[in-house]
Amino acid sequence: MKPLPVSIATRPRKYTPLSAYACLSDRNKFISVVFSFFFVSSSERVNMSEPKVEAQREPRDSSKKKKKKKKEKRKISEEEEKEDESVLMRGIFKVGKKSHDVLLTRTRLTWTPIIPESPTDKDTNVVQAGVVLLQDVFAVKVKRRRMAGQQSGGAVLGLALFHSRRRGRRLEEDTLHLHNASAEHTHSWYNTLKELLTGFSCRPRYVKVFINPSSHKKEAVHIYRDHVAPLFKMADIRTDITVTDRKGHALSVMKECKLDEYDGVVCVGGDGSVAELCHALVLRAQLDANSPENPVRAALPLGIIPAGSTDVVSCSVHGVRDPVTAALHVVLGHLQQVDMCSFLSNGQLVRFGFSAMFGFGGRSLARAEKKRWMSSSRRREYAVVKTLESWVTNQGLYLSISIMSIPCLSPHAPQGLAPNTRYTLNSHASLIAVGNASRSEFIKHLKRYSSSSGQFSFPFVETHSVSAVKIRPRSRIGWSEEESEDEGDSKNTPIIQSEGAALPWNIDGELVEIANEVLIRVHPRLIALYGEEVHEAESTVTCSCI
Ligand SMILES: Nc1ncnc2c1ncn2[C@@H]1O[C@H](COP(=O)(O)OP(=O)(O)OP(=O)(O)O)[C@@H](O)[C@H]1O
Repeated sequence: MKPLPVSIATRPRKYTPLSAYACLSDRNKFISVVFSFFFVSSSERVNMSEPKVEAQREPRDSSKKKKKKKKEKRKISEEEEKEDESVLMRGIFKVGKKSHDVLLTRTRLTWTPIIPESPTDKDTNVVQAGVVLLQDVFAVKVKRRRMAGQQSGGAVLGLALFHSRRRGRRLEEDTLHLHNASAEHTHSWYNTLKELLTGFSCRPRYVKVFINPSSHKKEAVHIYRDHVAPLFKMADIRTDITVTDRKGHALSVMKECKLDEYDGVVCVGGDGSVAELCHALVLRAQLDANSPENPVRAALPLGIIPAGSTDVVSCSVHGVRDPVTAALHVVLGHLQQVDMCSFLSNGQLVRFGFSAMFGFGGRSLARAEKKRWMSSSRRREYAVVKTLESWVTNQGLYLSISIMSIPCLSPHAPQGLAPNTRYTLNSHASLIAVGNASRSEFIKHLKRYSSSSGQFSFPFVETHSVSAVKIRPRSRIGWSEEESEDEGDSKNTPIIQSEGAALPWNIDGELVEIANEVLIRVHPRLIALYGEEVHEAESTVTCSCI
C-alpha cells in the first residue's frame, strides 16, 4: 500500500489526520502545549510511587525503630506460617485404589501412599503423593451411594473436593475423591473443610448476574448456562440474573438495585457490556457517596465472563478468553484492583472507562457501527481497511491517539495495546500518539501488535505514562462520517467541518460522539475485577485484513 502524497488544499476529502491539541497533567495541574504533549516523566513516576527523598531525611533513630518493627513483623508472620502449617486433621482415605495417609492444615491437604499396603502387593502402579492448596478448592461434598432416582440419604462413601488446576493461563475444574465409608470420620473432615473454606472472605456468596443475549454470536446465555452456572451452583453461590433487553438496561438496573445484598456483579457479554457495567458500578458509588466532583471506588467487584468478539478486559485480567477460567476466578475470589479513567467534556462526565481511542480507533469504530448487519469479525476488518484507505501522511498531525489504563490484551494483541501499562500502576495510563507517518509505516506499526514487540519502535510513535490527558481537535478540516464508501461522492461532502461537530471516540469498544475537548483523568484502583495480573494473553486469532 502506497501512501497518498496529497495535501489539504488539493484533496481535502482524502485528508483525515487529526490536528490535536493535547495537554497532560501531573495530577490536576495542566500545562498546555500546542501540538505537543507534556508527559509524566519516568523520573517523576518513580518519585510518585517511591518517596525515596523523604526516606533519606529521616533521623537514624527512626530507621533503627523501623528495622526493629520489621524484625518483629517478620517474627509474627513466621509464627503465623507455622500455625498455618500445623496439622489440623490426619486420617486414612483411599485415593484411587490405594490407602493414603491424608493430612490437613489451614492451607493445604496432602496425601501420601501407605506402603506396603500388603506384603503380597506387587502392583507398582500406585497413586503418587499429592497436594491440593485450599486456596484452589471451591467446594467439598459428601459422596454417597444412591440408587437411580434416589434424591437423599444413601451410604457414605467419602468426600469429593472440587478444585481448580492451572494449565498455562487457563484454570480448569478438577476433583479429588477421598474414599472412607465411615460416616463419622467423613463428616468431621467435611465440617472442618467447610469451615476452612468459609474463611476465604473474598469469595462471593450472592452475585448479581447480567447476561447480554445479543453479544457477538448470541451465545451468552448458553455460555452462562453450560460453563458458569454449574460452577456457581457447586460453590453454593446464589445468583440474581438479569438478561438485558437493550443498551443501557444494565446501567438502569444498577442505578436502582439494592447493592448491599450482593457480594459481586458478574457480566456475561462483550466489551460493550463490560464497559457499561464498570461505568455503572463507579457511577453508582459516586451517586451513593453524593460526590459529584470526585469518583468513588466501586462498592462491588465485577466478574467478566467473555462472550464477545474481542474481550479486551477479560483477556487483560485472565490472559485467556475462557468462560471457565473467568468463572473460577470469581468462585475463588481472585481480585485485582484496577485503575479507571473518567472522560469529561465541558466539565460534564461522559463516562468512566479503561481505554479510549481518538482518530483511527474512533473512526474505524464509527464505520463498523454502520455495518452492524455484518458478522463482528468481518465488520472489524472492513472498518480497519476502509479507514486506512481514507487517510494520508501529514506532518505535525496525529493519526491516532490512544489512552489506556489497562494493558488491553486480546487474542489479536496478546501483549496488549499498551504492554507497559499495569493495572495497579497508581494513577498512570499509557498514552500512545501516532504522528506523521506514511500509510505503509502505520500498517507496519499496527501489524506489530499481533506479533510480539517493536510496535513502538517507530520515530512517529510516542508512548508516555500519563495521569491525565486533554484532547481538543483543532482543525476543522477533516473527514465527514457522511462520506460515501464510493469515492465519486467526494464533491458533495463539505471540506470544512462545522464548528462543534461531534467526532467519534472509541471508549472501551463503544462508539461515543463528542463535539468538544475531552479531559481524561486516571483514577487509581477505582474498581476491583475478578482475575489476576497477566502479562501475555493466549493468541488464537490472526487478523487477515492488513
Ligand atoms: N438485548 C440487547 N439488545 C441489544 N443490545 C444490547 C442488549 N443488551 C445489551 N446490549 C448492548 O449491546 C452493546 C454491545 O454489547 P457487547 O459488547 O456485549 O456485544 P458485542 O458488541 O457483540 O461484543 P464485542 O464488543 O466484543 O464485539 C452494549 O452496549 C450493551 O449495552
